[in-house]
Amino acid sequence: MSKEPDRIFAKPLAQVPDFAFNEDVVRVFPDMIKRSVPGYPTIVENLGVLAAQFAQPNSVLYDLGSSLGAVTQALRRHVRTDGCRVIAVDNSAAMVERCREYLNGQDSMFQELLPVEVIEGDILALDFQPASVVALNFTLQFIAPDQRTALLSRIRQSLLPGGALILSEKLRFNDAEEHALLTDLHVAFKRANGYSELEIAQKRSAIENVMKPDSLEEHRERLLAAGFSKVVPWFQCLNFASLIALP
Ligand SMILES: Nc1ncnc2c1ncn2[C@@H]1O[C@H](C[S@+](CC[C@H]([NH3+])C(=O)[O-])CC(=O)[O-])[C@@H](O)[C@H]1O
Ligand SMILES: O=C(O)C(=O)Cc1ccccc1
Repeated sequence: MSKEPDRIFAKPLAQVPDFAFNEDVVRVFPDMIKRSVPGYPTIVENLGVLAAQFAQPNSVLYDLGSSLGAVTQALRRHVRTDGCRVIAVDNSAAMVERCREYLNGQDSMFQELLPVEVIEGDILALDFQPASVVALNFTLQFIAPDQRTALLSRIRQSLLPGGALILSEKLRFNDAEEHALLTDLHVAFKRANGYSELEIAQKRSAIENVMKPDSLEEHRERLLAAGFSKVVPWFQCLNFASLIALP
């Protein structure tokens, strides 16, 4: 993985453009996500462990909004179920190109990995195949809020018995005090990871129009409305959480 440090918001910008998953972001993405998302390495590694429990023979494991394929690589490290294959999907051409290179690297280092296909496309337009594991690792928050239920319903329809959706998201909190506290602690996390006040402020304004977090209660209600039977949070670090949703 690229070791290039994230300095995207280090210099003062006259106008901060909306955040986009372009070439510049792709180059620094592994550093950016590790220093910005508390618990990210733990979530990714354990997503593989969880997936191994839900994988069903001869089914698809989806990594939706795969970025550089960190989740896909974890799925391939942990899942050994017969006849499974991974489909990774992202609509950023720059992400997909680099993701394919990293997966070729994984293939050259390990044998007997699950086959993988990387699709450049919109997950809202995807024709889902019967799936046992669907990972949405910090992707739903970038989907327009009014499209979220329909996407989750289509995922629910494609899930096989015994399978699961694993959904990781930044959270907002209905209680104003809880929201303020966890937001401040997230800022402290970023500061401790070497981001300046300017970087933190400019990144906040870059993502505010493109990334719309929901509360845990909203996630639970929407997942139940989409036809899931059970929602089980398995991880939270500050204002970032991951849920298991069962069909
Ligand atoms: N409609 C869409 N269709 C396809 N992809 C999309 C869409 N909208 C956004 N994306 C893609 O979703 C990804 C979100 S990042 C996921 C991290 C990864 N899962 C990881 O575990 O490393 C989260 C973050 O950066 O906070 C980006 O690569 C977008 O191009
Ligand atoms: O940086 C943040 O404040 C975030 O909420 C997480 C994030 C991580 C990577 C890209 C966009 C948002």
